[in-house]
Amino acid sequence: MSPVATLKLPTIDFSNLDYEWEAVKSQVHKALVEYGCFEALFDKVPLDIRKSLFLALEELFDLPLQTKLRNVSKKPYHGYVGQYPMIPLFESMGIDDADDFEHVECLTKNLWPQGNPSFSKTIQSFSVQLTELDKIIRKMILESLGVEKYLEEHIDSTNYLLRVMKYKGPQTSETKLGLSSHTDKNIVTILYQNQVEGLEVQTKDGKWINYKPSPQSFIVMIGDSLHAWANGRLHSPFHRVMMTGNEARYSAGLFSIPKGGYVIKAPEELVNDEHPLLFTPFDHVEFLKYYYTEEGQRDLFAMKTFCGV
Ligand SMILES: O=C(O)CCC(=O)C(=O)O
Ligand SMILES: [Fe+2]
Repeated sequence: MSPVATLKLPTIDFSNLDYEWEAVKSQVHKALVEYGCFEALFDKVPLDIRKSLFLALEELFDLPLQTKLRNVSKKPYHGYVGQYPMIPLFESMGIDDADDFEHVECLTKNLWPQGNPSFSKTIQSFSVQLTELDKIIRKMILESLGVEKYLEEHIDSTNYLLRVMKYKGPQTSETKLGLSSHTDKNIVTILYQNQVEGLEVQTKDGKWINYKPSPQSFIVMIGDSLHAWANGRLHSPFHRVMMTGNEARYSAGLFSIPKGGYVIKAPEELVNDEHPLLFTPFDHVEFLKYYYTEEGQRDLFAMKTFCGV
């Protein structure tokens, strides 16, 4: 019997863009059409910031629950999330506009009234560096779809949320659910994590790919909003977190999220007889109102239900 190759996400190296822009762009496009996801080698986030990030996350999640609960947000899933019976290992903190120091400071002061400058600095620097990768990827996507004339509008129509996460080790020999299978609802997600495995990404034909983390790598993933904007040309993959062992998994995700009031509409260049319009134009905030209803939360294809043609 021929050996079955282990499934692996495509790996794309972003360290030489001055010389390799076109080649990297075509790898990005191919990976996003096929998997909606890839592993990015990106060396612009200095190693010391990557290391400080995990120390900052430990310090954050070690705070008493009462303190963490002070991070409330009007937007669902942007504040403290945790203590859910279905996913007891999981907790997360949202930091809106994490690339802006003042915004991060606001949260820091709320959690540590005596101040914690190194926390703010680490979170903000990490986020700023990752917004660069987000912009590079979105530029490559629009160029490869032949719609780069929309780039400025596309970038200006989003904000950045950094969501940081902790998954406790289940402390048993069994594998336990860390985070249920879902597609992201935003534009692009970039994930970074410590050495503890757990992230799984589903292929179009339903197989789960296990991500083996490395300190150099980020995971880039397409969300449903970009899938809709690109009129289905890019895939937005289901993914989940499965936990084993004793060690905690820490991760951070930078999410580019459409601003409220901005209508997401596939450019006319991407709609034709071969590619009929898949989603009617929609406001992301209105979509989230549906997604966060009880019905929406159970709906694996919430975007299709909400505005599918
Ligand atoms: O922790 C991770 O790596 C995945 C988190 C995730 O999928 C999400 O927050 O949407
Ligand atoms: Fe996700």
